[in-house]
Amino acid sequence: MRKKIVAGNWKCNTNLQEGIELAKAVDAVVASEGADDVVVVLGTPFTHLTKVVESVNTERIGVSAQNCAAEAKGAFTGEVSAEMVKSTGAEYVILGHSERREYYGETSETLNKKLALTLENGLTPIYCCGEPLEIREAETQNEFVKKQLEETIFTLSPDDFKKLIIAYEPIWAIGTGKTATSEQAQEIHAFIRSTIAEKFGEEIAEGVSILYGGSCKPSNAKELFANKDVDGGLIGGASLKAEDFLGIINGF
Ligand SMILES: O=C(CO)COP(=O)(O)O
Repeated sequence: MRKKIVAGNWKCNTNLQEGIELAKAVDAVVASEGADDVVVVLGTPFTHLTKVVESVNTERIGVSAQNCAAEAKGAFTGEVSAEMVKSTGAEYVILGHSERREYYGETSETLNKKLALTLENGLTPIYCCGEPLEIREAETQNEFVKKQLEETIFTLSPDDFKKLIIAYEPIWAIGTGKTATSEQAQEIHAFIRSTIAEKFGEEIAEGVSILYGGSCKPSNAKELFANKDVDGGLIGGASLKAEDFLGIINGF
């Protein structure tokens, strides 16, 4: 059975105090009402990691960074390494988010360095892929996403690949209120899984959780998660309110 996962990506939101409050609120609602079989992850700013780890029951809730450095250590002012992330008690790193690819020039090459360092440090990458609007309109999203995968996570060994979580996030659905339809999500998730099967075999493809991200909220989570190849969500805006986030966690 594949893991069901709901991960929040707080992006550049909340100061430290607000972040601690939010983490505690999520911890409380998940403890009392959250479905037991759903893995819950909070993707917080770097500055919050240690405190969020302290503020939640880490047996129940995992903590994630939203990025890490492409280098292990050294003279890279302002960078935060995978080892530093690991030392906070966080267990996951979101990598290759479209906002990092688009606004910070993240290439497949830098992403591959980050993937390697994340895995070397025993962290779980939450690897993001997904197409922009013009690609969806041209109906070439499958080719686009396949290329993203081939340039990055398909270069990993099968053993490393098995450790990944994948998040499919169509850029046109992120923060826009425009969600992919349930059919669109299922179609591309099934495509991603079949592409993985071609590369790594059926067993590995069946084992990897593929999350959907992009304007996922309590009102549409159920329909999205009902699909056979949608194993949960990577949630932006709706992860900033504990009740909304809970509604998504309980959307299976
Ligand atoms: O980018 C996302 C999660 O990583 C999705 O963001 P929204 O849920 O705000 O659309």
